Amino acid sequence: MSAEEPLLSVRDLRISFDGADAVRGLSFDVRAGEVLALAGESGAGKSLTARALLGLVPREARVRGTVRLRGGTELVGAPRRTLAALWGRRVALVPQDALSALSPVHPVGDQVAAVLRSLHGVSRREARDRAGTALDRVGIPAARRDAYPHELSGGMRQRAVIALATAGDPDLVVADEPTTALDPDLRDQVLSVLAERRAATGGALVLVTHDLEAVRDHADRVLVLYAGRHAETGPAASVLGRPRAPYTAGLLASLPPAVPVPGRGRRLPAIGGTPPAPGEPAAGCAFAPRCPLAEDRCRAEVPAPRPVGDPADGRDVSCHRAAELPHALGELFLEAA
Ligand SMILES: Nc1ncnc2c1ncn2[C@@H]1O[C@H](COP(=O)(O)OP(=O)(O)OP(=O)(O)O)[C@@H](O)[C@H]1O
Repeated sequence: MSAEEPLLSVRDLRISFDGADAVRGLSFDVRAGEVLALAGESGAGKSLTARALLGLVPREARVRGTVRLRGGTELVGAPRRTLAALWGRRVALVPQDALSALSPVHPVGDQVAAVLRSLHGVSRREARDRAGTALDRVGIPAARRDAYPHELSGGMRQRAVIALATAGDPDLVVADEPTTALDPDLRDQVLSVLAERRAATGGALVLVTHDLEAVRDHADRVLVLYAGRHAETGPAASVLGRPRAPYTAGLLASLPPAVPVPGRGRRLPAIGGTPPAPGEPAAGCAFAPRCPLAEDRCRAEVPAPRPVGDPADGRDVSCHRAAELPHALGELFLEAA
């Protein structure tokens, strides 16, 4: 096992329902110690991809390709027993809806203690002490340990779920839109708690989000998905600072400006059209019908991810025209809006 071996490698991942591909051949690595964001519009395949990293795809899904954990464990097609031994220990989920992850009839402290007992086989007393520490670390004070989930605020509940997910020090935490139900102040706090726990355990965090502000503030790298395919990957700051895929540029142009731009009034530029439905046959680039820069080749050939810019930056873009795109890509969408 080399020191550079990724924590998790995904190769040609395809997830389909009734023969319709929702995830259409994704390959990427998750590196130890990083926060990787999966971003893109609703329906892009973010949640399915993220859950495949835990072996948690819907029963009716057909999954092909490989999802391999460092050390060689393959998650695609793994028996439930194998997966159950990994959950909580090597991989863990923080779902969108904290209430669905917590039992309504047990105090949160007891729930964390139960997880610790099952993962580490420690005594009741030790589990209780360690649960206290785990809750403390996510900002739940001792006085609230005996609270039931319904007695906690939304932000506190999501913190309790983070304590549960990270109690076994997993290598990888997948957080699937963990802050959608929270107001903006709490969103930032919860994402900071996740990032702190990641830093403390040295593991990786995969953050599913449609919120590009959250990507900018909390992710090291971002993988932008479109219609179940790779659109762009790279360091979050450079992808969001200078997108190289027209789709990423369009997504960014759809954000309201932080500071009002004179002459643009209240216009909220958006990418025209809608993404293709799963299984909709897409000859060529799936974004071509919505892309102001599309040419014949884009409608005929699926673009493969290719490196752009300084190789040290690790930017990959799936666009036939990546090398010749104008600098201010976002302006194309502002003009079209
Ligand atoms: N159990 C299922 N049966 C059929 N289709 C499904 C199922 N789960 C997901 N899909 C389809 O797969 C596509 C990708 O879904 P996914 O939930 O991964 O999208 P997403 O990018 O996370 O979007 P959102 O932000 O809305 O959650 C969607 O078009 C969805 O309808």
